[in-house]
Amino acid sequence: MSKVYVFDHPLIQHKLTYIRDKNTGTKQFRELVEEVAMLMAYEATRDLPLMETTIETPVSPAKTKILAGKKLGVVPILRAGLGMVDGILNLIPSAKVGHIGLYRDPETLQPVEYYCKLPSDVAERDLIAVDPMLATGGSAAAAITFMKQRGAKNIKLMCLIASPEGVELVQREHPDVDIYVAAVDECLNDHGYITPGLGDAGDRLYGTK
Ligand SMILES: O=P(O)(O)OC[C@H]1O[C@H](OP(=O)(O)OP(=O)(O)O)[C@H](O)[C@@H]1O
Ligand SMILES: O=c1cc[nH]c(=O)[nH]1
Ligand SMILES: [Mg+2]
Repeated sequence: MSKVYVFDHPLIQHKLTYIRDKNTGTKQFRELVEEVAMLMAYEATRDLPLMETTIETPVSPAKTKILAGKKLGVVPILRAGLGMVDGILNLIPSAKVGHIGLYRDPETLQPVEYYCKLPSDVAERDLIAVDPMLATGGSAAAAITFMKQRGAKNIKLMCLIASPEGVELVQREHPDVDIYVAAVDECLNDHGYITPGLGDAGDRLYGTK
């Protein structure tokens, strides 16, 4: 069974409050999503391997550590996942970026695929799939399946807000994928929206409603 990490860092929780607030406008919403994604990436990369190196400080030689060079990738689920990418790349500029286009059919709530482009060496990379919202879990589960079908082996899922149902579905379909979130909310409403949630993440990021 995969693990679920809920990041309770005060900066993440503080910023998430303003992300949720309906009075937060598009510009600030976008900035905050990017900032929280960066803070979450900091926490989610704790297990990156290090290796020893020796450098010269101005004073003396120093045995110290650098990243062991694991290849990384970030895979946003379009559209809303795009809002998290730049924050993560601020911390990990060498990561490659793949894209998976999915939208949730508003009637059936089923994910519909329209695009998939991943790095050619996807099998060698540790990948973080990103989407602000894990609601029914259908979109994230389908995106992870696409990634695996194209050779991905090591995948984490990072979302701002999850529902209990979404966590359960991803854990059931992908027990090898750990889930990183800033909050697990109470439930889904009749339209499949996370409650209390933050509304429609894509519309709030891009001002389309
Ligand atoms: O867990 P689920 O029930 O599948 O719902 C979550 C999905 O819904 C939203 O995307 P949406 O379909 O609104 O597409 P958009 O990002 O283009 O707005 C969200 O960004 C997730 O991808
Ligand atoms: O609460 C939700 C559910 C799906 N998609 C969103 O953007 N928000
Ligand atoms: Mg949307």
